[in-house]
Amino acid sequence: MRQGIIQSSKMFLVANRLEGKKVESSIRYLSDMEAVFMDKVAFSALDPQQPVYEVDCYFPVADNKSGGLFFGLTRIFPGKVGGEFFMTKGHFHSNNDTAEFYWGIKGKGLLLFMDKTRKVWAEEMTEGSVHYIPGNTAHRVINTGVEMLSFGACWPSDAGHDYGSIEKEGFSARVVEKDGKLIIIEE
Ligand SMILES: O=P(O)(O)OC[C@H]1O[C@](O)(CO)[C@@H](O)[C@@H]1O
Ligand SMILES: [Fe+2]
Repeated sequence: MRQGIIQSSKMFLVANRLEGKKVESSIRYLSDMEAVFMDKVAFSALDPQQPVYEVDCYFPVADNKSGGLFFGLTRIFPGKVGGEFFMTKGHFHSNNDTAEFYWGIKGKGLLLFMDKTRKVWAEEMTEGSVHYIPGNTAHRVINTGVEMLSFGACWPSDAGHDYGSIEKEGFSARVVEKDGKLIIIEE
């Protein structure tokens, strides 16, 4: 696996143990996330090659196989587009009623949930926080801090990712900083 992206010591301890395993690493850049952010003018002033988050996934079984689990480590860079914090794309699971665990490793953020009726709620993500994401619930993580936000994830190998509806309709709430304060704008 790529060592370059693992900088926080706690992430490194976990990532080190992934060495030699079937790990896939990926980076999402601003250019991959144009539809996600609200302020298109602020977006166009930023470097499209700016990384927003990096993911290392450990796939011990084949994708879609039932009964297995996948494991992911994600690091979201600190940053904003206009007032809106860097975040993950967010998704539902294709196999709708499959659940997932997220847990905070380092940094500070918010985990945003949205159910199929577009009702949203959030949990604070901090070092050591544990989050259960029920089935039929979209999930997105937002880095509200000034350092890298690292978190772990574990989900069923047959869950799949459904990015489509979030790409099209977004979440019904956005997390922004205004006058130095964090606010949640519900749409
Ligand atoms: O898939 P997204 O929404 O880009 O978010 C990234 C994180 O979520 C996962 O897809 C797991 O839900 C992992 O790959 C990673 O931890
Ligand atoms: Fe997920």
